[in-house]
Amino acid sequence: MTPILETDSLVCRFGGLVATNDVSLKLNEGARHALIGPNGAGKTTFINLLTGALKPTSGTIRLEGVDVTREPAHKRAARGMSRTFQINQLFADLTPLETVTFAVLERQNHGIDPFRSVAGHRAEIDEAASILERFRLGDVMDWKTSDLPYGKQRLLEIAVAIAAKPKVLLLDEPAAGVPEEERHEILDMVNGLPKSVAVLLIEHDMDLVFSFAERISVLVQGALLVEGTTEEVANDPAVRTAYLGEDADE
Ligand SMILES: Nc1ncnc2c1ncn2[C@@H]1O[C@H](COP(=O)(O)OP(=O)(O)OP(=O)(O)O)[C@@H](O)[C@H]1O
Repeated sequence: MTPILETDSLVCRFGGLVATNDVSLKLNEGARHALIGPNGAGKTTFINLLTGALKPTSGTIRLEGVDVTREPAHKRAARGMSRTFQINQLFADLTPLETVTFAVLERQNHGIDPFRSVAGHRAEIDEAASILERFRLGDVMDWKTSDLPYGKQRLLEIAVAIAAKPKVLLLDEPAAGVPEEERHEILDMVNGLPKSVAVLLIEHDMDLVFSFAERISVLVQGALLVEGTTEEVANDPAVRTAYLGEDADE
């Protein structure tokens, strides 16, 4: 089976620092894969290389077998690579319904202008509303986004990414900064993401990692230390020393 996403010997240097060191990783269709590692291990850099936000020093990235290493971010997004992003100031003034409707329109290649109303796009508004219902945001879909509790803002980020109907979804710490009592909602949503989407999750919360992932890759100082099933990784002595040990000390 061709992996949906694959990197081959990916390297990213920032001056003398090797932030990504020869990383070869495969994601199969519908994968539930977590990327873990200590602070500064290079997890976000790796995601930025995948999306095209950063250019690698060397190595290859293939999406559905196609070499996208030199493609700009928007082309990779159009091919089905999606990531969550922080709600910016512009979206903060919109409602969740408007925001997700824009995401649906963007997927359909409609030019979007956030200063114009989405009214008139009935089918897209209905689709956005049903996505928001699925993410338990139906009752707040007409609120101003900046008035939502932070946990719901983070759920909205995932809903926006899903509106693009991605083949690959990259989640960079989806529950970070969310108060304990709201975290379980995010956890439920991450666990309930459609099986048609391969998910690569970066996460420090081991409860979330182990409840979600089928496979785990452990990154340490830019390089892959271990890759395996949750059980293999949990029992690996090198992982316990390099990562879980550190986690326990925090
Ligand atoms: N644009 C940049 N220029 C220079 N160095 C960078 C840049 N981006 C990241 N780094 C460095 O690369 C290394 C990896 O950083 P990265 O943010 O990818 O790690 P991370 O595993 O995501 O960390 P965390 O878990 O703390 O978010 C760090 O040493 C960081 O300081």
